[in-house]
Amino acid sequence: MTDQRAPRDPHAFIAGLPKAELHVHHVGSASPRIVSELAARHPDSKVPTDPEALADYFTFTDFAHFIEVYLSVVDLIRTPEDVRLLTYEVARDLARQQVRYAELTITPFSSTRRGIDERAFMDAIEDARKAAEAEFGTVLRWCFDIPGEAGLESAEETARLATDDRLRPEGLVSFGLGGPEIGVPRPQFKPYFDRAIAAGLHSVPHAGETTGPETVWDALTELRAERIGHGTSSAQDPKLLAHLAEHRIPLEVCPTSNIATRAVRDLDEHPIKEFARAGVLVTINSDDPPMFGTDLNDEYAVAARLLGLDERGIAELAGNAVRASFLDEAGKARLTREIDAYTETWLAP
Ligand SMILES: O=C(O)c1cccc(C(=O)CC[C@H]2O[C@@H](n3cnc4c(=O)[nH]cnc43)[C@H](O)[C@@H]2O)c1
Ligand SMILES: [Zn+2]
Repeated sequence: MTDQRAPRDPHAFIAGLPKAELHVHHVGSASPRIVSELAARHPDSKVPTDPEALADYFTFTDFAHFIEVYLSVVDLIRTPEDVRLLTYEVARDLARQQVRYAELTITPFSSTRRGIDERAFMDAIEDARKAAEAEFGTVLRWCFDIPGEAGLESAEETARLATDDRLRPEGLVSFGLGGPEIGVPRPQFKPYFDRAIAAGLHSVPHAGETTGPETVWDALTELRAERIGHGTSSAQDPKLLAHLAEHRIPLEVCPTSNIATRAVRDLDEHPIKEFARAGVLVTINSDDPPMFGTDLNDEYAVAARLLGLDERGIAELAGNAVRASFLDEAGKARLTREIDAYTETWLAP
């Protein structure tokens, strides 16, 4: 995947490339327009309504500061209609970037504990999912994540919402774990992941974003992770890299996020090259795009630069996301054909 001749400007190719997004947060995808609109509706909030002030507000000193700001935006989502609007608008933004399939990480606990009725919450996301697929052609699926720092109460609530047949939404495919890692050991969440896995959900915890490779090992052995959110510190452990490569455990790499939260000092120090060199299946993702001043297309351009990829290499990255997704086999084949056809047409003389 490395050492190819990079196209001079890959942006135009990337902009039209059909893509899958596997690591993007629901509230973290609220565009400045949506955030401003919600902030204006709820003037008691400290979130600025002016998009320029918002850019300053979305400048983070460290990961803890990022979570503090993130939760102030969560506080703006107060009604099922807010939830529906946000979900639908996120799908519109994804469709504009030619994202055909996205697994959106949602934290239902943060909404239900703030008083949104659980049935109404599920109906709102499902209604938006169906409308987005019909109107934009983008297929959405859900990952429900535990906000780890909120404790085992949040794990219990998330597992209940994800596994109760009367509540569990049709679009739910996976179970995750987010929030800070420091002081939040992964093994304590094993019983909740066991329940989710027994109910047919895939395991996709964040790990190794702000802590060392031992957290990634815990995610693999205790939480039976099938993909790793970030996994940045895996690069510090050659045995772990070999394990990820051998067992085809993909990493959901989000380069700009890692800079914005100060998990990595500089893009040129990002370990994505080590991942690719070790044969790990790398997928490119945007995490919380408006908060980090990026989008999925920009993340592909960053990855192309760091890995020195030409158009075929970039298309291979897009193919990795399809392979690592929880789409069914027919859906994977269809999207892979679309990526290949687009690339061949682009490169045709
Ligand atoms: O909702 C609450 O009341 C609450 C109470 C205590 C702690 C929390 C959280 O820690 C929520 C974290 C929130 O952050 C989301 N997120 C977005 N991007 C990332 C990321 O790059 N790494 C980890 N977490 C991230 C996550 O999905 C949670 O919703 C909440
Ligand atoms: Zn994330």
